[in-house]
Amino acid sequence: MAENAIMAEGLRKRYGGTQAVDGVSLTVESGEFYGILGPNGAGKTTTLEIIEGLREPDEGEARVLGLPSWPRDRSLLRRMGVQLQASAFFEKLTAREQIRTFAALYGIPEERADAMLERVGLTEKADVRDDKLSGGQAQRLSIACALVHDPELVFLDEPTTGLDPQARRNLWDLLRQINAEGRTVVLTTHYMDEAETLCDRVAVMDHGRVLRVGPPRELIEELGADSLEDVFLQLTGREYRE
Ligand SMILES: Nc1ncnc2c1ncn2[C@@H]1O[C@H](COP(=O)(O)OP(=O)(O)OP(=O)(O)O)[C@@H](O)[C@H]1O
Repeated sequence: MAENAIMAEGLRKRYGGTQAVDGVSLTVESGEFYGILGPNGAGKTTTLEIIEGLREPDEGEARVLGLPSWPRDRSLLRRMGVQLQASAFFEKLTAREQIRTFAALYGIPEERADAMLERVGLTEKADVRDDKLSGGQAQRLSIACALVHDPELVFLDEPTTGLDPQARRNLWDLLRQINAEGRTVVLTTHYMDEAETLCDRVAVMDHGRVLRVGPPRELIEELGADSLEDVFLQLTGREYRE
């Protein structure tokens, strides 16, 4: 049986009067492409942040690559990549400077940073400042920054939100390649077609809870639904929002 990349048990997190995460348990196998789906405010980001070791849960425990997420274990930082939103770039740097800065944080040589820029098809844009990149280019740069230290496990929070269909498809190809290289990929998304084509398994969340987990095709069959979008609607009682 495959070893687990992630194991979360009974996670809870409350912000004031909001129970953002309300007893989440899930496992992600090594090498799996795993999706967390849910409407706005379902608790996806908070769940990811707890697993990534960025937030302490009120209750429960998460283990990543066999180690506890909290308190933060520095040895884990090298082994996982977290895609930051484009707004989290260092200010006023070109694409090349941006990725070289991330690489330097991990002691990775500049040549490898440049090679990663090439890998995501941004060599021609290397001298362009990040705020002058298109949405798709900025997303590719943020993924490249998350991959520059060659992590085993990659977290992507809504990587294709706001992109046009062509840019989304290009990014899907990149994400497939990353996974095909043996990396475990965990992503959150609002797009059901994205989850259906990319993910081995998805967890559907709402109100801080996991409602159902399974391969998209099995969930569709189990619920007698037409599509994952229909599964989502049946489970959450609402349309997904983009
Ligand atoms: N730092 C915070 N302080 C207070 N409330 C928060 C904080 N972060 C999240 N929340 C609240 O917790 C709930 C879950 O938020 P979370 O961002 O985890 O959901 P999400 O599923 O990722 O939503 P979205 O798809 O909109 O990003 C929401 O009601 C949100 O308003």
